[in-house]
Order: sequence, then C-alpha cells, then structure tokens
Amino acid sequence: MSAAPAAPLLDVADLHVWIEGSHILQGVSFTVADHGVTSLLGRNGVGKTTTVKAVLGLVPRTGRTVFAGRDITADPTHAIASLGIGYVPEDRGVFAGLTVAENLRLAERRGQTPRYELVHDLFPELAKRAAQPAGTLSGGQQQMLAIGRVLLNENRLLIVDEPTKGLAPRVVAEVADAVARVAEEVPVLLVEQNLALVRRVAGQAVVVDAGRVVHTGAVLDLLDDAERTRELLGVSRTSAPATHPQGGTA
Ligand SMILES: Nc1ncnc2c1ncn2[C@@H]1O[C@H](COP(=O)(O)OP(=O)(O)OP(=O)(O)O)[C@@H](O)[C@H]1O
Repeated sequence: MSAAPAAPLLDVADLHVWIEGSHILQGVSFTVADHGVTSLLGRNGVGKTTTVKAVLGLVPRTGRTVFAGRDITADPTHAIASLGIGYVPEDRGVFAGLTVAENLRLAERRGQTPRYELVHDLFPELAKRAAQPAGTLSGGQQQMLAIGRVLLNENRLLIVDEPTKGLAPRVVAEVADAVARVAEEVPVLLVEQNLALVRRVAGQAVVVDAGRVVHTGAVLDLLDDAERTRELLGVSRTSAPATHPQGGTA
C-alpha cells in the first residue's frame, strides 16, 4: 500500500476578492507543496498578484486559507508573516537610500538569529556591496537583496512575485539561478511570466484566468503541450531554458 500524500504546506480554497466593486478573484483554489517551486501563472491582469496579497491578508478576502495546518483566513498580515511566510513583492520594496547592510538589518526579526551566512553564501555580491546604497544596485542585484531579506529569517514558505519583471535577459538567468538555489532551502510560490524560467525552476503549475484557477499540474506536462500553453497563457515558445551566462551583472 502506498503512503498517503503529504498534506500541502498552503491550502487555498474558494478565495474571493472584490476591489472597488469589481469581483477580482472569483473562487481561487490551489495548494502549494512543502518543497520545491510552485508557479502561479497567467496572462497580465488575471489576478496573480491579488491572489498572493489575499493569502497574505493584504487585501480583504473571503474563502479559506490554511498554512501548515493552521487556518490563517482571518489573521492579519503581521501574524501571517510571523508564522513563516516571507514575501518578495513585485516592486521588491528595497529602501533605495539605505545601504545593502542596512536593508538586511531592517529585515531582522526579534527573537531569531539572522542567517547572514546563508544569505551571503547564496548571494556573495550582497556581502561585497554591503556599504553600497541599494538604489545604486542593478535590477538583478536589488532582486537578490529583496530575496536575501526574506531568507534572513526562518521562513517556511517564500512568495516571490515576478522577480524577473523588467530585467535584461542575462540578469533573468541570474535570478533563475537564485530562485533555484533558494528553493533548495525553502519552498517557493513563484508568480512568473517568463516561462523558460518557470520550466527551469518550477515543479508544479497553477494557472489563473479571469480570477479563477483554470489548470493545475506538473509544469512540464503543461509547457510541453504547446497548444494548451497557448490556450492558457497566450504564448507557446517556452523552450530555451535560462542558463547562467559567463560574465557579470547588468
Ligand atoms: N487596487 C486596485 N484597484 C483597482 N483594480 C485593481 C487593484 N488591484 C488590482 N486590480 C485589478 O485586478 C485585476 C487583477 O490584478 P492583478 O495585479 O492581481 O493581476 P496579475 O495577474 O498579477 O497581473 P500582472 O501580471 O499584470 O501583474 C486587474 O484587472 C487589475 O486591474
């Protein structure tokens, strides 16, 4: 007899969000496994960011969200974060006028030993550039800093929203490397439109369309089916996995 499947780390059921009278999420349901990368996919404006904000309590929502066996549906954002969900928002949220070291220090949580060794091991550039104002970092380096901040604490899940948005292709490859390495430490829910990156780093796909989940399954099963990929995501070219090129950062 085979063992029962492991309970999901995050279980989202029938999530609804209304913003300014618009029914943005119309019953979103999906699960996130307790390992690897689960990708949240979909065309522009379908509700991906709203979904992660609803999970984090950043927008009013109804439905049921269970994290690590605990119902967090009615919890405020700070309580959800303190359970061990780290969030890297789309705009990265780094403080441009503060140095890299100051940005990291601000992320330290009381009562926890900050994991600088892990962060500097994964992103040596952050150690080298500790005294540099974050606003003068490249887009890719700022993304590493944003991810480094949530890795500093013992999170059980990282939610990373479009980390490659607006980045040059060679920097995208660096961010892909970073996400892959991070996922060895902690499970990741990744919102991403770059399907080559998704193919490379993610195991599971959750596809949102018009405020609903329209597909879940293995990433490769979806992306190897060009017709289905086009139907769900409006694109079909997903090969050419990102690889880390030689050379420095942009
Ligand atoms: N604060 C807001 N006020 C009004 N409409 C909003 C607000 N936030 C989101 N929306 C609308 O909700 C819908 C879903 O937005 P959301 O940002 O969740 O989509 P997305 O899938 O993350 O898109 P993208 O890939 O472009 O980031 C969009 O139509 C958007 O215009």
